[in-house]
Parts: sequence; structure tokens; C-alpha cells
Amino acid sequence: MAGSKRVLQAEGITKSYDETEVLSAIDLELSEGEWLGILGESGSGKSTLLRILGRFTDADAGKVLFRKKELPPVRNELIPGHEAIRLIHQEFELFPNQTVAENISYALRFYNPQYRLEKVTELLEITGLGYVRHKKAKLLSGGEKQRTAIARSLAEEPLVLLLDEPFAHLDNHNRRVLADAIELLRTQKKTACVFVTHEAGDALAWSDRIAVLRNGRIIQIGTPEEVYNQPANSYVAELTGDINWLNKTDGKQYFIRPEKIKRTQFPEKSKWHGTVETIRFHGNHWEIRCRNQEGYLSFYRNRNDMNVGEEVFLTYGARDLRHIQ
Ligand SMILES: Nc1ncnc2c1ncn2[C@@H]1O[C@H](COP(=O)(O)OP(=O)(O)OP(=O)(O)O)[C@@H](O)[C@H]1O
Repeated sequence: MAGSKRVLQAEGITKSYDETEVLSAIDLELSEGEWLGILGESGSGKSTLLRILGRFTDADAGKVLFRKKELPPVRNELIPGHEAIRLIHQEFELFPNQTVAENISYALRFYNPQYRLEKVTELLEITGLGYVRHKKAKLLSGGEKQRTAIARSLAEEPLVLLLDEPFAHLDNHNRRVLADAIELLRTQKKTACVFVTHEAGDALAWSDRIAVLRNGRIIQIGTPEEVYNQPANSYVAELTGDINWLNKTDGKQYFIRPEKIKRTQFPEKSKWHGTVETIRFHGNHWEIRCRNQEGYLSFYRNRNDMNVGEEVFLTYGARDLRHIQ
């Protein structure tokens, strides 16, 4: 976010476990109110990076700065973590024998009882947890635990929230409930956030910027549109969405997203033609996969008006055909 104040910064973060480097010279910046998504496959180092940013783990090299001030090593502190930075782990760390309401209320322990009660009621409403308010945390489902942990963080109103796979464990309904709570954090509370995910859709939908992590290295940072439309390499292109590779004679690697391909009735206007091989329903669109002697091409239709074996003529805008540098 150009012009806004930097709240968190990582410089040259490097970390090894058992002599295997899991993070290599990571540089990151987070501005006030910004949402930075770390997108990477399982084992790419996402959780380790989050723990280092939240000061639960020391890096082997590099530093973390909060509002331009370098944070001391974790091992020098009695209680790990920074009071303005909240990490929500995949394991959630709730008090197992306390109820949902008590877990949330704990975050407000320094406020007066009336305010605590009102705030807890509001947060239970926001996160859709009213029906389990008196249930002990140890008896909750994974998704309920997740939302309780998020409600507790909302109560704390941290400056920086670190979320580890916030949408994991959630069904569609609860994803939406959580999405509303997150929207509130983003728009009203202006909380800055680093969240990690292996789901490209979540990274694209919730990030102001995305950092793509692969084998402990950031291989691209950019807005969701940049990362999706101008991926740095074929790995990022395939990680962020469905893709067709096209052979051209100039030796460059070209790709096109399926949603950019249109069917045409006019063979003379087509740029590719072949026969329909499979038709798959995805709820909000059909995916049509076609084949010719050069290879495959997939495109989407919003109605099911094609048949397997049918000959199709396809076209696309010249600027939708991208090449990887
Ligand atoms: N405490 C540890 N001791 C030894 N190795 C570890 C430790 N924590 C993580 N690792 C290893 O470091 C690598 C990165 O792990 P990390 O949990 O950061 O990845 P991730 O991208 O968050 O994965 P996932 O999406 O599966 O949670 C993995 O190979 C993991 O096995």
C-alpha cells in the first residue's frame, strides 16, 4: 500500500531445521491495514514464517521489525509473542475447560464486566457462535474452535493479526460466517494481517498483496491481479488457477486462462479448433476440455450446450494470451 505506514517488516529471515533450510532470506513488509496472503504448498514454510513474525520462534538469521523497531529474540522473553501481534495457530490454543464465552471474555479481562458482556455478545453474534456459548472449548468441532479463536482475537483488537489457514476445517456456511467477521476486521477495525493458505482462491479473494512461497523462498509478490495475470513463472501460473499452455513457433511459453476462451460459430475467426473430449459441471460453470493433434484446451461455459465428440472453434483476445518471461 503506497504511502501508508509500515507496521511489520521482515528482513533476510532464514531458518533451518535439522540442517535443512526451510526459509531462505525472506524479505516482507506489511503496511497498516494491509492484508498480505502467503500462498504456498504444504511444507513450503508458511507456518514457520508466521511463527517467526509472531515471535514464537527465532530465525537463524535476519530480523523482524515492528513499527521500525527491531524485536528482540524470543528466547530473551518470559512469554513469547508480541502484545500488538496476535497469531492464531492451526491448533488454536483455547482454554479447553472454559466455555466459548469465557475464552472470548478472557481477552477482555482488563475491562469492566458490563463492557465485557456486551463485547462477548457482539462477537458471538459476528462469528455465529451463540449456540455454543456455554460449551467447553474441548468439546467444540474444528470449525467452532477456529471461530472461537478468531472471536478472541477480534476482542483483543491487535494491530497485526497472523492467521494460519483461517478457512481450513470450515464448511461453506461457516466459511461465509467467518468471511463476514474477516470483512469486519479489514474494513472497520483496519487490522493488518498476514495469513497463510494453500488455497489460491482464498489468497486471491482476501489479499491486498500475495507473496508466493516455494521451498522457503518468495518467488513472487504482487497484487492478486498481478500474480494471477502476470505470474512470474509456470509454477505460479499453475498454483493460482486453471491454465492452458499453448505452443507457438517463437520458442516462448504462452498460457491462457480458460475463462478467456470463447467459442465462435465462425471457423475463419477461430484461433484453435478441436473436438470436445470431456464436460464437467463445477456448480457455477461447465468446464469443456477439447483436444486436437497439438494438445488440449479447456474453457468454461455458463450453460451446458455442448456434446462430447462435437467439433468446436475457439477464439481469444490477443492480450489474454500471456507469455512467461
Ligand atoms: N519444529 C520442527 N522441527 C523440524 N522440522 C520442522 C519443524 N517445524 C517445521 N518443520 C519442517 O519445516 C518445513 C516447513 O514446515 P511449515 O509447517 O512451516 O510448512 P507449511 O507450509 O506451513 O506446511 P503446511 O501447509 O502443511 O502446514 C517442513 O518440511 C516441516 O516438516
